Amino acid sequence: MLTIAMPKGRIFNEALELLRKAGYTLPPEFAESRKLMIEVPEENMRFILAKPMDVVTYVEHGVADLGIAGKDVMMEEERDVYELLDLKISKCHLAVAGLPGVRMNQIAPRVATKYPNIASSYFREQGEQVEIIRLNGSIELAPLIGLADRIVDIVSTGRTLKENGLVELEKIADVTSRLIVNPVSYRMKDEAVDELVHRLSEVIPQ
Ligand SMILES: Nc1ncnc2c1ncn2[C@@H]1O[C@H](COP(=O)(O)OP(=O)(O)OP(=O)(O)O)[C@@H](O)[C@H]1O
Ligand SMILES: O=P(O)(O)OC[C@H]1O[C@H](OP(=O)(O)OP(=O)(O)O)[C@H](O)[C@@H]1O
Repeated sequence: MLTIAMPKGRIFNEALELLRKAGYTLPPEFAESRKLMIEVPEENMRFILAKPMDVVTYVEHGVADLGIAGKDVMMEEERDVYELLDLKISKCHLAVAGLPGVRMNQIAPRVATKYPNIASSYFREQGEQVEIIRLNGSIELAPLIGLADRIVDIVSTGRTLKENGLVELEKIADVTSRLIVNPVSYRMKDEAVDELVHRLSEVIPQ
């Protein structure tokens, strides 16, 4: 039996579609259910549904053998898991954004983000010392309300930036979802994991 941790937000439907394309029979009510643990005995699989950052925690602790997580989540925290496949779904990118024509405060520059580690290493590499302000969402508010000079956040369609009068200033990294595995599960359940990897790699979008 393979236990797979899935993020229950945006990635979920695309991941589900990919698994179905790979030939796994997942019940139709899968997407609508409020259940957080779903057994699929016909496929010898069990799914747990969690927040994106928590998916990696479940896999790291071995309570899930595998997981699906955005590269952004993998970059934010170094974790003891292996990345097996780039699933090429949920494409977006991480970027620095701000109000157009507004320079960083020279004395006490502040950057708001949900990704404090990515943001601090990015600005460190740029040779800029900034204060990182950690937020949990609505990051685009921070420059509008004077909390920060810049934000580091996910950009997908660019609509949120545009509708809030912000502009993308620098791209940090491209982001897609990855299949990750617990190192012990990878050793102990190698056949089942290899089969999943093989079947998924046949249907990954180009
Ligand atoms: N527009 C977007 N905004 C945020 N994440 C996106 C976007 N497009 C793709 N992604 C990817 O989706 C992941 C978020 O996954 P998911 O949708 O499961 O969680 P969420 O519920 O939207 O996020 P959270 O719980 O952090 O609010 C990100 O880690 C990123 O890799
Ligand atoms: O470029 P776009 O297509 O507009 O997508 C990017 C926006 O989507 C995400 O926010 P989300 O909807 O997850 O809201 P939250 O950050 O407030 O949780 C992200 O943090 C951006 O705000």
